[in-house]
Formats: sequence, C-alpha cells, structure tokens
Amino acid sequence: MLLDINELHLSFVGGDEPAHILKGIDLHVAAGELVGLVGESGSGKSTSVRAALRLYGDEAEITGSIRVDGTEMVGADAATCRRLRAESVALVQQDPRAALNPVRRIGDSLAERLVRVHGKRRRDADERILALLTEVGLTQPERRMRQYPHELSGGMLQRVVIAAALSTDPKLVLADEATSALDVTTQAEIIAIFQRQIRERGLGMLFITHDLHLAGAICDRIHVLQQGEIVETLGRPGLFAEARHPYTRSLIESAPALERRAQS
Ligand SMILES: Nc1ncnc2c1ncn2[C@@H]1O[C@H](COP(=O)(O)OP(=O)(O)OP(=O)(O)O)[C@@H](O)[C@H]1O
Repeated sequence: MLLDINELHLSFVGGDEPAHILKGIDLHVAAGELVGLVGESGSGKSTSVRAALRLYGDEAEITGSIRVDGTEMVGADAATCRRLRAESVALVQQDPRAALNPVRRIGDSLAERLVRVHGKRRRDADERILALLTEVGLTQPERRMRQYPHELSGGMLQRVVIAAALSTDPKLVLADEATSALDVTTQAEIIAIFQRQIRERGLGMLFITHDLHLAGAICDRIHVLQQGEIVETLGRPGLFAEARHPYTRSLIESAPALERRAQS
C-alpha cells in the first residue's frame, strides 16, 4: 500500500482553543489506483494531504497512523519524513506559480532537485526534464527551459510543475486541486497524463477536488469528506447510484444545471 492512513486525528493547537480538524480519517491508495478525496471548501482536504506528508510542525497535534510506502510518518524523525518526501511522493497543488522560483529559469529550477537531492549529473537531469516537458505536452521544450515562470501561462506552468513532480519517478502523487484552475481542455489533457502514468508505471494517486462529478468521471474510488470526517466511500461500479449520505447527495445535486443537462 502506498498510502495507508488509519484513524487520523489532527488538531491545530496554536489558537486559544485547539481546533479539531480531522476526526478519524481512514484512507488507502494502492499502486495503480486513482482515489478521489472530495469535499467542500474547509472540509479538511488540504489538511489531510499536508498531514500525510508531515508538513506541519508544533502547530498541529496528530494521532493515528500514516504509512507512506510502508513507513510510519506519525512520530518519525525529520530525516525519515524528508527522505520519503524526496523519494516516494510528489505533491502537486493548485497554484503552479507558488511552486516555482520566479527569478530562476525553468530548466534550472527543475534540474536543481534532480542534481542536489537525487545525485544526477546536470546533463542527465536536463535530458530527463526535456523528455518530460515534451511528454506533458509543452511545445518548444528547449525554449521553455530557458524561460522564466512569468513568461508562461497558468496552464503551461501547471504542465511544468507536473513534469517536475514526475521527474523523480514518485510512487505516489498527491494532487491537491491540481487541475481546478485550468480550462476544461487543459484539465482533460493533464488528467490524461496522470492516467497514463497510473496505467504504465503503476503510479498511485490521491486526487483531491471539490468537484464530485470530475472525481466520479475518473476515480476508481471516492472518499467524501465533511467537516473532517469521511462520511461516505463510493466505489465502482455504480458510483453515484450507491450514494446514501445526504451530504454526498447534496454534492451530486449541486452540479451546475448546464453540466447536468449535458449528462442527461
Ligand atoms: N494552520 C492552520 N491553523 C489553524 N486552522 C487551520 C490551519 N490550516 C487549516 N486550518 C483550518 O482547517 C480547516 C480545513 O482546512 P483545509 O484547508 O484543509 O480545507 P480544504 O477542504 O482543503 O478547503 P479548500 O479547498 O478551501 O482549501 C479550515 O477550517 C481551516 O480554517
């Protein structure tokens, strides 16, 4: 199992009163699986992902178990968490500009991690990045490597970030609203890239989104998160037909009218 979360509780303890945000989450992603985590804004989706990678310090109290590629993260030392983040997992978030250094050329930013963390020679790192920029559908990849982030559109930059995420051959990708800011065509292309990696390399993916219908179209299984609790898990076949929880039903019915008309 690539991601194995059991009975995860998380409270933020920085304020006057502790804020109990995650209330006993169970979540599993195996190799070759595309698993959705769906909920409204504030339900705790990003907190779950950040907790899984142990990106919180003293501000959060965590209990339960989070195993990433077989290694327990709760209680692990900083070096173990860093190693797992570098070797096994990639996180792709919504805003690609936040993930890239604005004053460095794209090629330099992407090569740096391969050279520094993964010990690749610069020439090999450049070759790998060039191949990946082509694979994620960027035209003129050599030129892109020489450009700065502000010279590319949001959709192009998200492709760059995905190339960066795949460059280290992660086993698990945590995609946190990774396609939410993109137009529908770019979103479909990027999802197709993820699906190919899942099929061909056995990548496991947790796909976090507020869009239940998008998750329903692509995921093998969907966990529905409401106020820090997984209230329902939907699996194929019959995905939405099996939804029983009122919160899930309200998410299904809250699809824009146009979208529902197109489906009927
Ligand atoms: N560092 C923090 N300290 C205190 N509370 C926090 C912290 N980070 C998040 N929260 C709270 O945790 C709750 C869940 O937030 P989270 O960002 O995980 O939601 P989300 O489902 O990802 O929503 P969105 O899609 O809007 O990002 C919110 O009430 C938020 O205010």
